[in-house]
Amino acid sequence: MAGKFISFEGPDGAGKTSVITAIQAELEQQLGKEKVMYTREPGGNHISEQIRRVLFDEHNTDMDGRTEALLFAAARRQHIVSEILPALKDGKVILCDRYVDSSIAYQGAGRHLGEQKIWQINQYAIDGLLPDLTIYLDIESKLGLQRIAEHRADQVNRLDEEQLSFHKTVREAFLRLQRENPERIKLIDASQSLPKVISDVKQTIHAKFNDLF
Ligand SMILES: Nc1ncnc2c1ncn2[C@@H]1O[C@H](COP(=O)(O)OP(=O)(O)O)[C@@H](O)[C@H]1O
Ligand SMILES: Cc1cn([C@H]2C[C@H](O)[C@@H](COP(=O)(O)OP(=O)(O)O)O2)c(=O)[nH]c1=O
Repeated sequence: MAGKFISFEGPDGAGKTSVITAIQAELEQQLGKEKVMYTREPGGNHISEQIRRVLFDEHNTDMDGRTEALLFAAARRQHIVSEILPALKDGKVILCDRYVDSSIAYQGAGRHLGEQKIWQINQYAIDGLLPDLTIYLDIESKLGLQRIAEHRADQVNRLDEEQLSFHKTVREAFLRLQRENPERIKLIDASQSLPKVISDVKQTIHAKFNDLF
C-alpha cells in the first residue's frame, strides 16, 4: 500500500483534535495500528517540539512576525524529514494536524506578512511535498473561539488569545486557499454536530482513497 498524506486544517476550535482522534481510532481498527500515524505541527519530534515551546511561550509576546514564520517553517522541515517521509515510505496513512496552509493563513494573512512571501519561505521547507488530501474544517470565528472558551479555558495559548478580527482574517485566508485548490483541499462544515462532521470527513477521505472507510 502506498503512503497517504492527509492534513487537517481549520481555525482554532474547529474540532480538528476531536475529529482526528475519531478518524485515527477507526483507521487503526481497519488497517492495524502500525499503518496509521497521527502527528501534529509544530511538533512530532524532539527538535520540532523544542521549536514549538519557543513559539508558544507566553513570555515571547515580543516575537517578530517573520521570526515566528521562520520558526514554523523550520519546525515543518524537521517534521517532514523525521516523521512524514519515513511514514510515507512505510506505506502509512498520515493524519497530520496542521501543515503549510496554516502558515499561509496565520502568518501570511493573520500577521499580514503576505501570503506569497510565506509560500516562498515554505517552498524551501517543504521542497514540493504537499498533502494528497487536506480536510479543511470550516467554522465561523466566533463559534470556534466560543468552543475553546467553554471547553478548554486552561489550554488557551498565546496564539488563541489573538483578537476576533485576527481569527476572521485567518478564516478568510483558509476559504481562499480552499477555493484556489479545490482538488486538494476539501471543505467540511464544522459547525455541525461532531458525529456529522466525522461522518462527512470519512466520506471525503473515502472519495479520495477508495480503500479507506
Ligand atoms: N462539532 C462540534 N460540536 C460541538 N463542540 C465541538 C465540536 N467539535 C469539537 N467540539 C468541542 O470544541 C472544543 C475544541 O475542539 P478541538 O477538537 O480541540 O478543536 P481544534 O483542535 O480544532 O482546536 C473541544 O472542547 C471539543 O469538545
Ligand atoms: C502549523 C501552524 C500553526 N499555527 C498556530 C495555529 C494555532 O493557533 C496554533 C497551534 O496550536 P495548537 O495548540 O496545536 O492548537 P490547535 O489544536 O488549534 O491546532 O499554532 C500557526 O500560526 N502557523 C502554523 O504554521
